[in-house]
Amino acid sequence: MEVEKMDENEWKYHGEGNQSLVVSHCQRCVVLRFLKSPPNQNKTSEEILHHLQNIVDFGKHVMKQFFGENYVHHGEIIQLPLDFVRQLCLKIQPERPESRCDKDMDTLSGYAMCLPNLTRLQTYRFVEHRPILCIEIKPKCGFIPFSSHVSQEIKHKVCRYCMHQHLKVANGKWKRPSKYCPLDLFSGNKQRMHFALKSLLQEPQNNLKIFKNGELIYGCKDDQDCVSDWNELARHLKPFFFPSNGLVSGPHCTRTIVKELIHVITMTLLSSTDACRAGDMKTVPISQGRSYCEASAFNKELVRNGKHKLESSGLPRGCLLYKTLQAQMLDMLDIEGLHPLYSRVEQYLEEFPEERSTLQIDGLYNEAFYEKLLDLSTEDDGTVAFALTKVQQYRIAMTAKDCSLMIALSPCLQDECSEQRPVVLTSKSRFTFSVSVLDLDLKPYESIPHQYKLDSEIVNYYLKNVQAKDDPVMSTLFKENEDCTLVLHKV
Ligand SMILES: O=P(O)(O)O[C@@H]1[C@@H](OP(=O)(O)O)[C@H](OP(=O)(O)O)[C@H](O)[C@H](OP(=O)(O)O)[C@H]1OP(=O)(O)O
Ligand SMILES: Nc1ncnc2c1ncn2[C@@H]1O[C@H](COP(=O)(O)OP(=O)(O)OP(=O)(O)O)[C@@H](O)[C@H]1O
Repeated sequence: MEVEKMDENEWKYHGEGNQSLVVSHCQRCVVLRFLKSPPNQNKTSEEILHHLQNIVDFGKHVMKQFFGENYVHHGEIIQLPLDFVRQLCLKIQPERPESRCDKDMDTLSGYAMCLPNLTRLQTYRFVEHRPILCIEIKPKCGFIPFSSHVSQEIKHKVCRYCMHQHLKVANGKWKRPSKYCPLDLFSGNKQRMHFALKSLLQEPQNNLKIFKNGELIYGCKDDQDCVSDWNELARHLKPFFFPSNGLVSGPHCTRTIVKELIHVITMTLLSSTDACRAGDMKTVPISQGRSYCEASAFNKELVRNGKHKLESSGLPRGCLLYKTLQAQMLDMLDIEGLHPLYSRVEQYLEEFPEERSTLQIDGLYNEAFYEKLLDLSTEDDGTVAFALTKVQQYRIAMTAKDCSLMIALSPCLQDECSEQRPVVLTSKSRFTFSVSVLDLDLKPYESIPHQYKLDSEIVNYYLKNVQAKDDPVMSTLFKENEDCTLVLHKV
């Protein structure tokens, strides 16, 4: 990219999260990713550069090992003319959702990350401008904690996502709870996966987005502005799934197209298209812990129908969901077991602050950092080294619990499909596809106390407001606890 000739008119607003803002090039398949920060808390250019360097190094040296070379696009740092960045920021400001405007895009350093545009990534090398469909899923945590440090029994039964939904609705983040449960998606069982994906399509929240030729056609632009019109979605998807237009319109057509879409997503998520170094490293047997969540609507439906055995077919070892889950499961102790170890590291750092860089708390995220993560022992020998390893593994797990999976699909004819490219078939069409993972920025060390607090807020809210209502005994117990006025009688 010729940075001297950058023109803001060639770029447009693409999307943003809590930490970064993304713009895409109008013609080429690249995006620029800028860091964001709260107003008046601007970092120096050196700090931004260091942060971005850490993100790139972490992707390159650590996450590629966990996920595989082809799934991770670590990108590169680019230095842009400040004038271009300022003009770009002004240009895109009206496009930004209000709920994200509590932070500003960094316009002072001139540094950004340059990445392939995964919503337009051509899966078929020889033909350009082929229509392309991209599905982005933020699956969240796909397992129930198995750690003995967990203090509340409910955490062994109901997954964090399902519990958190209630708090989010109560806080006004979302209007309605979603029926999506990550344990269904990560089950490897096609029926459960279909249910999970259908639930995501019904209530996408910030867990599902669909792009057509790089444009968002389905999902939430803003917390309050969610597009979930299946007829409109089907209209967009019809040329992909029924290219010869052989399907009549109407609700039946919509349902058929959505079913085909769900089928394609399931097949691509279960496909194994890449090997990785950590492939042999089995963090935790998936059989450990419960493989279903009691709050899952799918599970409740089964119980209602008198069936009590929920199928979990297991994930194929090479697929992206499996790799994501393995990385998530580096959280072996749960935040409750991790927090005291964090305090141990903190205490050590208070005594020896100069050790912070040797301990690689804020980088360098190199090969040595990765090697230290491979020690999976949970036997605490009381050392700072043990505590630090668990803290770093927990940070990786948190990162994997918050990443997004991108599935890019482009239609191909039978004789066009090359053997090197994976293909997925539907009833009337075929697609070459690629899967990748994004937002692999390592979660900061400093966020651990917040995680600890949030965990107890989520669980306490659920116990008090949801489980207590389902369970009359619990309900009475909570009522008694709430009304515990002590009345003193004269004796
Ligand atoms: O804590 P969670 O599970 O609510 O996850 C946060 C996400 O909320 P979600 O529940 O997915 O809507 C949250 O997503 P939104 O900003 O709500 O879209 C962020 O991804 C946040 O990451 P960071 O701390 O900004 O790096 C995420 O925080 P981390 O916990 O990953 O740090
Ligand atoms: N390489 C890419 N290609 C296409 N789209 C991208 C790319 N990187 C990010 N995006 C889009 O921009 C959005 C925001 O990016 P990202 O998830 O990295 O932000 P974030 O602020 O780090 O997120 P979070 O809120 O989870 O911390 C993504 O949800 C995705 O839709």
